[in-house]
Amino acid sequence: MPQADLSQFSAVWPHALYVLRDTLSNQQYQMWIAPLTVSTENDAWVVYAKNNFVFGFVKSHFWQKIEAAVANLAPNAPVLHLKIGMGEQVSVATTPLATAANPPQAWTEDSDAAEDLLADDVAMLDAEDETPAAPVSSKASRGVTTAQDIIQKNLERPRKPRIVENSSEIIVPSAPAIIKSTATELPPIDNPAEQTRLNPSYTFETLVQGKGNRMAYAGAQTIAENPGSSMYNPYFIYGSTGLGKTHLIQAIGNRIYQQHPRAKIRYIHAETYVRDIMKAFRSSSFDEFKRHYHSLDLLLIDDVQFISGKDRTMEEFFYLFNHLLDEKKQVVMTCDTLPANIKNMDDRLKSRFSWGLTVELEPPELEMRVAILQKKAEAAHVQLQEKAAFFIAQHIRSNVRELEGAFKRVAAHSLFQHKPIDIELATEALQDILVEAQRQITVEHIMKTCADFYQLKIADLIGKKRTRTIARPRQMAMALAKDLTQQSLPSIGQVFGGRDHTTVMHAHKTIHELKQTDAKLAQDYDYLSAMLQK
Ligand SMILES: Nc1ncnc2c1ncn2[C@@H]1O[C@H](COP(=O)(O)OP(=O)(O)OP(=O)(O)O)[C@@H](O)[C@H]1O
Repeated sequence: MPQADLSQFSAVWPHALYVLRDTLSNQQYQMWIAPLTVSTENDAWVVYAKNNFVFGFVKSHFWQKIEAAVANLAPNAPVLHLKIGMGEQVSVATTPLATAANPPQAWTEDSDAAEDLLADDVAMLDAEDETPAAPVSSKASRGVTTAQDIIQKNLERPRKPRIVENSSEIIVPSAPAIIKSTATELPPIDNPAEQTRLNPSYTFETLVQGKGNRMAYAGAQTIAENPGSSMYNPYFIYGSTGLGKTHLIQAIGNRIYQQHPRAKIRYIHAETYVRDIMKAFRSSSFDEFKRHYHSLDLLLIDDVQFISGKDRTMEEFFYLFNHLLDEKKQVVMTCDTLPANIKNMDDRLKSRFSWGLTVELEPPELEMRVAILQKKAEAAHVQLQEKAAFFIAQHIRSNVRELEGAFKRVAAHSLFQHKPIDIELATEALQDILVEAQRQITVEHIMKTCADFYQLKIADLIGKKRTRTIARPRQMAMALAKDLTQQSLPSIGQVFGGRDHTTVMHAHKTIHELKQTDAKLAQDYDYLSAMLQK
């Protein structure tokens, strides 16, 4: 194992992360530890949590382990503090490290440690329930499973196999049915794509994580690791079009297939399921159809709202659903809305859909859209400048499918022209989309956003006062109106209290010149511009 100079916190932290990742469950690590940032303040080493909620949770659940990990790696380290704030984001080390002190093996080997932590999580979550400021509490009131629920449900998770010291015995407490039925020595099934109907490229590895899908992603990974566990069954993912629902449920299928190659897995779109039932009836092969579905270990059904209003299909699906759950086989569904809101769906089904874990996929935020573009560029071996990625992500905001479409267009231009993707090339390739996107931003909306930001009234922006505190925000709003809308200078001037077009032109020039020298103003411009294009 490599030796390293561990006198700097930034050198120690990647290895502390390595140890913590080994110790905690993947979900705990991803949710609480990986987002922490670090820095040094005077002589102290500081770990930052991004807000009060994360601070409290990390402090009460993981801090001792973090301190132990750092102390083991760097016995002479200065005092370690946990604070709220933002430091440097450091990636986990790729290899283990040999240090003077031994790594904290006592707890890395203890597979019960994670279970204890989960019990702690629940105690903590009970307390959180009473805290009105808990960030996800609003969803709970809508009957949607929250972050807390996910963690709480972890308690029910079947325990991981544990190797007993000095023995070859492997204890698998309460292994779910899907694992029992597939833990065989038989070779993998032939032609898995044909049998499972899974798209092999829809994996967790190709799915970018962000705020919009963090909960759904964590839930999906948990299920992929512990299929059939009653607390997560069924897993119901809902959200609007193009947000990655299909990708996510197929990622579950692909991961389970990798780990249990003999598992009987079937991905199906609900429309195809309806058609297949009809076909089976017509060709008198319904028994065979039913036998096949009832023998599945994992059913992934996409856009389940499509079965609503189709009485025979709903009835058949009701029996299938009950059977699979009784047998502890995993059912995963996607939908465009919450179970309770599916129109013309059998009430018994609606209530059953909410039995397990229900999570929402939300539209990706700016940073996630940028990360998706960068991932697509990497996969396509296309050079994408960071500024161009931000530029595209700022303009394509609705969903990932459209973002992907925009990227394909830009990538094609880049290939034909043998040029890397910069803002100029992206503007050229996406001309019509950009015009459409800009059309949606109005001068009035810009005024309102700027007035709120600078804590002024719209009347101040329209009025005649020329004091600096009003004149500069007015110029900022005019510059943004010119940059983000298709309005002509005279019509922008008109909205700003009937000003001349030369005033708008001057405001635009002033702001863009000031941006070069005034960092605060440049930051305000970028922030407002991003806010308006969100
Ligand atoms: N987080 C993500 N990272 C990478 N690619 C993503 C992500 N989310 C979605 N995609 C991609 O966007 C495209 C659309 O996603 P998908 O088909 O899964 O959406 P959907 O929510 O099922 O849409 P619909 O409801 O219309 O069926 C896919 O090519 C998918 O791979």
